[in-house]
Amino acid sequence: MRPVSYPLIAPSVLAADFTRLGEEVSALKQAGADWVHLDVMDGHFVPNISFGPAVVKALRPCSDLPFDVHLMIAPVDPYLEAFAQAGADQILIHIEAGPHTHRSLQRIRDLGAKPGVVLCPATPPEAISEVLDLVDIILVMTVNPGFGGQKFLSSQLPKIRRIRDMITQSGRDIRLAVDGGIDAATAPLAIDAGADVLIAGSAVYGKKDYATAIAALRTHVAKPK
Ligand SMILES: O=C(CO)[C@@H](O)[C@H](O)COP(=O)(O)O
Ligand SMILES: [Fe+2]
Repeated sequence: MRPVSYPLIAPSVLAADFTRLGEEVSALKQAGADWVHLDVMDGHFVPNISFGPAVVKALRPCSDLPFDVHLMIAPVDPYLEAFAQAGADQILIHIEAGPHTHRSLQRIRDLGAKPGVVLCPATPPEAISEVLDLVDIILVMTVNPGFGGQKFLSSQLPKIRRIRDMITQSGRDIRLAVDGGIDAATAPLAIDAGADVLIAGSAVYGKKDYATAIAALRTHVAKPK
């Protein structure tokens, strides 16, 4: 087992070659990835459609890395069990997806997966203050969700710093992940703001060599506060 070293890198398969998705997922562990990020989109909560639990289930045997399932869907409750049974290790739901986030996060943990909460760029950090005790992961979107290959929103950096402080005050071991427009140039900004997990689609799958691409995201060491 590789020792844990931060930041963790979670390539998003949304940017992978969909004609070879199994191979693309299998390649990640050897390339040094820590998680597999699976972007589920319903064409309702976000203006794009990607894949559902059947694809997650089909990919499960392709890697023993944690499957980090990002649900950009609403409502979430009807699908939680299907994604847990498909092999999701972590299920991340948007705080904006509905009024019952608190109950949905409890349900995710009851299903045996790690619960995570996600914030869109327009959502203030305080929106998640009442669920900090229920989550293992907080994901800050640094693009508007729905598509890969977008530009990093540096406006989210103060929010990342604020959420890092909220996590510190909570005393809980919560991963702080960022998602969208993460590459070798923006990764240091996110890390210095307090992120310890980097989700990257085009910065990994858009490159020829995945190991080199992943290593390029890891070079920066967070500046002391
Ligand atoms: O959830 C999303 C998009 O909604 C992300 O996970 C993207 O898939 C990341 O892609 P890049 O911005 O890294 O290309
Ligand atoms: Fe994502």
